[in-house]
Amino acid sequence: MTAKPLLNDCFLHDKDRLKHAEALAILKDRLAPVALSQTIPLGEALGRILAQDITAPRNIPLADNSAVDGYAFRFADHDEAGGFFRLRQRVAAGHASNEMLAPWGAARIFTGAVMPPGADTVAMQEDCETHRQDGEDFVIVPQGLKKGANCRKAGEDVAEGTKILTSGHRLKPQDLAAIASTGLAKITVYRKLKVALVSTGDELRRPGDLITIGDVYDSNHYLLKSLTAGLPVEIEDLGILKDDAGLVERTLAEASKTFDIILTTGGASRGEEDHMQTALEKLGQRHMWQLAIKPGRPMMFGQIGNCVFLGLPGNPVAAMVCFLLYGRPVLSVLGGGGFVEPQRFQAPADFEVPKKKPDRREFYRGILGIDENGKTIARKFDRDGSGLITGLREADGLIEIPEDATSVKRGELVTFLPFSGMGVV
Ligand SMILES: Nc1nc2c(c(=O)[nH]1)N[C@H]1C(S)=C(S)[C@@H](COP(=O)(O)OP(=O)(O)OC[C@H]3O[C@@H](n4cnc5c(N)ncnc54)[C@H](O)[C@@H]3O)O[C@H]1N2
Ligand code: MOO
Repeated sequence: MTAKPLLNDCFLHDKDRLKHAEALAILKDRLAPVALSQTIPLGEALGRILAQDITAPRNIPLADNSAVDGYAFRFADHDEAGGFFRLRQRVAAGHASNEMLAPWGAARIFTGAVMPPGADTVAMQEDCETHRQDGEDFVIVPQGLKKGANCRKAGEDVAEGTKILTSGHRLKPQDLAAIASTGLAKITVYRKLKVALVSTGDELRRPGDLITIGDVYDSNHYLLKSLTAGLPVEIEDLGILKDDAGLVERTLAEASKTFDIILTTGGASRGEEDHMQTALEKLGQRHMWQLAIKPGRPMMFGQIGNCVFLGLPGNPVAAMVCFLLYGRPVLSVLGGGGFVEPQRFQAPADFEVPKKKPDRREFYRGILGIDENGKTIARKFDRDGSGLITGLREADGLIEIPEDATSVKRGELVTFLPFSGMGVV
């Protein structure tokens, strides 16, 4: 009798698993936007992905205007007038003056008001003295101002014809401000992706339900729903799937007809109760599974018809790490936004890892600190278990240790991926 091949993946060497960079390359290669575009009011566009370029149709600001409350004058007059100007006009914001400034004349002006013709410089009111003589008002402007001081030039924010945003850009609050400043009330964006969210496992219960020994509350649903909250997606909760091959297959087949993407957690590994990969192989194509990373080894990506399938591991730490590294860019590409990479910076390690397995990339939960010299340092959450939500909660981001490293020494520079740079707020 020949021995059955071992299913336990611990016997597969990391050398034989797909590397992180290879996994990213597969995702980049196989994915394209699926979302069509729609026109919506600007006020509803936060977080949406632009499906048009935005070009300024006119100068912003439209005209030269004052940056302060004060007095506008012609710079060339200052020395001749000895800083002594006749007050000739009053210009408030929203009430432009067409009247040419008389020689040695000044205009009372307020912040944002258009410079009267002929004026090129503004003195702040706090620096000036006013004076009334023979029924006429004068202002005394001190020396030392440069020509053009306190005057904001037309187009200095954006010149007419400048492209300020490009199709594929995800809109931040300040982008909406910039689009509003061009006068556009409606814009074209990609429609939201339809995402099915599925938790799997006989042991799972929803918060509020009673539990008994062996049960686990479904944290991943809340984790993923929140991680996708700011993204342009419509999440539908398909609930908890029992570990039943037929049920898993039927649910995925049905969901693939209406959703752009099915996002699952759990059942991704090789146990007999892990049905995701068999269902995926039966219904569609698996493009990757089993990565040389920790946590997140059983991460799975494929498609069922035109529906993308992303199978995240069940352990909450692995689910979050895999979502941030792979799920977020996948959603971005499908939604028209291009492949988003995490922000990275280097910081000295305030920890030691005497021995790390080679051939796999590891992602520790990282906590930022400040050393005695005021420099940023990276600390590692001291326990590695993939079920420890505490580590995710305490962390500011992930520390990325490359495949070829076999240890981490204190003081060595390590790569830090802040959660804030991966959309976690
Ligand atoms: N023989 C092997 N065993 C395991 C392997 C392996 O390669 N060979 N991989 C391990 C790794 S690494 C991970 S990660 C886990 C992931 O496996 P699954 O995706 O199949 O996840 P489950 O077995 O369903 O669950 C794992 C763990 O996570 C808990 N869980 C699941 N879903 C949730 C949820 N929604 N909320 C909270 N917690 C959840 C579940 O109860 C289990 O404790 O497999 C290792 N085993
Ligand atoms: O790598 Mo699994 O993803 O650690 O627990």
